[in-house]
Amino acid sequence: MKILLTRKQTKAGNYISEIKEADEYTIVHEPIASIDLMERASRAFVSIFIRHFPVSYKKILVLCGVGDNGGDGLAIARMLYALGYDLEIYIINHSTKQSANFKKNLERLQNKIHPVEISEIDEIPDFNKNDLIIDAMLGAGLSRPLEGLIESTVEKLNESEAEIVAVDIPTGLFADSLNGDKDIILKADYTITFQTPKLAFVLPQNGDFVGNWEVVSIGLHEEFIGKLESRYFYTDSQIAEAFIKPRSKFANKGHFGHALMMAGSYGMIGAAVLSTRACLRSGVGKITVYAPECGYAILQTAIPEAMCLTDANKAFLETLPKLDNYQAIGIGCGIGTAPKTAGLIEEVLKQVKVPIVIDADALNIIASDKKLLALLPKGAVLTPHPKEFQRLIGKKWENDYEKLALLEDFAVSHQCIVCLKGAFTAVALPDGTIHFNSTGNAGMAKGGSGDVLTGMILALLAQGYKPEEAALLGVYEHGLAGDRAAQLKGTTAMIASDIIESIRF
Ligand SMILES: NC(=O)C1=CN([C@@H]2O[C@H](COP(=O)(O)OP(=O)(O)OC[C@H]3O[C@@H](n4cnc5c(N)ncnc54)[C@H](O)[C@@H]3O)[C@@H](O)[C@H]2O)[C@@H](O)CC1
Ligand SMILES: Nc1ncnc2c1ncn2[C@@H]1O[C@H](COP(=O)(O)OP(=O)(O)O)[C@@H](O)[C@H]1O
Ligand SMILES: [K+]
Repeated sequence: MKILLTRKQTKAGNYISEIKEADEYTIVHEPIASIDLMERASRAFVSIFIRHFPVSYKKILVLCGVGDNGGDGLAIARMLYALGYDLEIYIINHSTKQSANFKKNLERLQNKIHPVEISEIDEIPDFNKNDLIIDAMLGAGLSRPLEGLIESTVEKLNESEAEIVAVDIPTGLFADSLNGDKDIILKADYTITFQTPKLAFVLPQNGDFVGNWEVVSIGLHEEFIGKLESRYFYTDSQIAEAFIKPRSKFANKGHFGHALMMAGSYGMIGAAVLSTRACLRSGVGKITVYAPECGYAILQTAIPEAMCLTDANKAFLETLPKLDNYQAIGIGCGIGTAPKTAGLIEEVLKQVKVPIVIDADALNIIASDKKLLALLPKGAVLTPHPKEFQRLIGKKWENDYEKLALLEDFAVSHQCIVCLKGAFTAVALPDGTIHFNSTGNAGMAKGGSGDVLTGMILALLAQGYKPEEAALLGVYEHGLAGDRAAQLKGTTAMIASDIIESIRF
């Protein structure tokens, strides 16, 4: 799914809103009246809302601005009222200019519900724990930080214990550009957003404002959206599943590649076990794990399906094995950063002729000797967590938008694929596009989860998936396996081995 922007810089240097353009195109070409599109959007919001909040749940306060986000609020209130919800509407008069759709929806209330108008700060009601707030004050039209009446309302809401559901975007949050440090932004518990995820929603710095979020389609013109030149994408099930290649009935193990996993050191053989097992669970034909001598008995016992080759060194990897017989190579999980291991990494980078996935200490070794960066093979898949990525680029970012710019730069200049791990792992491709992952959960924030990802991507590379596909599909299936593991065990109890046992594709 494409991530449409509200503030996109054109080649001429001015800014346009892709969302507004898609709205306008849909209105003209579907065709549909603007007010009917708003009705459709509001109905879509309600269809999701009623699944989460039953009629008798809490008293609802619908807070409306006077633009189209407020118009949505009025339409949503009318629909929920008709379904029997107990609600009140408050109109926050932040401007004297009411939008046409807002006015029309005010008329449509037909005296059934009488909104309370708020024009002064001391008229803002008190909010308490038993209130469920629907935030329809400002949405995609936000053009400056909050001030005055709306700012005070949001401050009061943030101090309250009321539960908050935002319509489209939490009031005060810029959809895809940086807020100031001192900006007041509504802290929503839940956001139901229209048509496209907003870039702000996938950035960790905004987690407190957006809460859990869900996208609901409002039927904007698909063909128009298809033609937009996007830089940001969201990997949903439709995109990921389209990559999966079925296994043919007469297939044999030779069709699915032989992978080499170079992993482990004394005290970290577990990383080799996890990554190798995850590779086996992701469809590879054969795997050889190359580990220091101390790993031999452990690996042969823990993973009878894998072949094991050992380095003469007992504690860490030192000597380059023959790389000829493999269709893909994985390197880095638990290898440590001993100088001799660093020498081995340099040799691998010089000699590798097949797709490669590089993780953990292999990335730390590259980061500590920047001349190795020039040896990165084109199309290599790198899987750093944020600290590892900071080491690679040799600097920290001020905010998540700067982080995205650095990520894009790195992938383009080295022509490689970087999976920057975290919630909504960002996969940057050599063409400069960034693809945010839709699966996964905080139960995966535990040692070993990253090793599982490396094994999964290695398996896909060995099977002949293009590096871009292996990265996008591997990250997606890894998160999905994590979500299944969380259902079985809970996010607190689940561990990396549970993720492996939940891989299913
Ligand atoms: N046909 C459409 O265009 C559709 C629009 N929809 C809704 O329309 C919303 C966007 O509506 P609008 O463009 O009217 O914008 P908003 O309703 O977000 O904002 C209204 C106006 O407030 C003013 N404003 C901006 N920043 C402010 C601030 N900090 N303090 C006070 N006032 C401020 C601006 O003049 C802005 O146009 C979306 O978020 C969505 O909820 C949906 O109904 C889908 C269809
Ligand atoms: N809050 C989260 N939500 C979703 N996925 C997460 C979250 N935290 C971590 N993960 C995932 O778990 C994995 C952790 O990897 P990493 O930090 O390398 O761990 P390790 O090195 O211990 O294996 C990554 O794939 C990351 O995307
Ligand atoms: K809102």
